Amino acid sequence: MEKQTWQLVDSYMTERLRIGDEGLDAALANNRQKGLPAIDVSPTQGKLLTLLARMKGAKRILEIGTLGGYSTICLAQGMSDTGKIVTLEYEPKHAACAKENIAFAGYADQVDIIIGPALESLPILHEQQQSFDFIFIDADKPNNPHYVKWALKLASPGAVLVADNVIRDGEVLNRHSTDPRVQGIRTFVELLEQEERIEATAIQTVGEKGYDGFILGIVH
Ligand SMILES: C[S@@+](CC[C@H](N)C(=O)[O-])C[C@H]1O[C@@H](n2cnc3c(N)ncnc32)[C@H](O)[C@@H]1O
Ligand SMILES: [Mg+2]
Repeated sequence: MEKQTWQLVDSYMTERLRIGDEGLDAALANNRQKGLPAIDVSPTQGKLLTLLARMKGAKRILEIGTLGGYSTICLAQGMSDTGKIVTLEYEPKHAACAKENIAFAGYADQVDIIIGPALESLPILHEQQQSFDFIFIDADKPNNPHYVKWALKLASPGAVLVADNVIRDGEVLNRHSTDPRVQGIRTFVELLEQEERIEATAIQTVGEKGYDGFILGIVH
């Protein structure tokens, strides 16, 4: 199939801006080889995560939805040298692949992968009084309303919040959608509307992964 202009532009910018490196390329190759779905963030979006983590000076990052660790590595590249990431993943096969990729990229000592449903892991992090200055939500979208509630409990003041895949080809507008992912995002956005502690925006994107977008916010 012929590539869309925005896919070609993504490739052009990825190349010209020198986005990606050996660790990230190897992660994608290993993911494909092990049959993981190609639903990682794109290289340009991943670089945005790196830059946001660096701008924040992030020291403790929580990621919900690891897959093969592509976005985890992007976040690790932006966090402070002594920073730590806790990343939550339901599928043991994904977590095992992520473990390999994260080690190859050089971040084994700075990343903890917790295997299991995120809604079981998040209360444990809270019981342990862990807190995070950067939270990236990118797992099962129907649970986003729960994830934002946990994010509020686990965020340190001024924490950055990023939630991926909130536009879904514009389906987010469809109040009658029968897709539970769309309804999860709609409820999530309604919670943000009511939640004064979160100051947020939504950025629509086109690129390698089509038409989608993300929410970017700060937890006050
Ligand atoms: C979109 S992928 C994550 C992509 C990754 N953040 C990246 O950009 O490289 C979503 C991941 O969330 C995991 N997942 C789905 N439901 C989950 C749950 N309830 N708890 C934890 N992880 C879950 C899936 O197995 C999948 O690996
Ligand atoms: Mg995503």
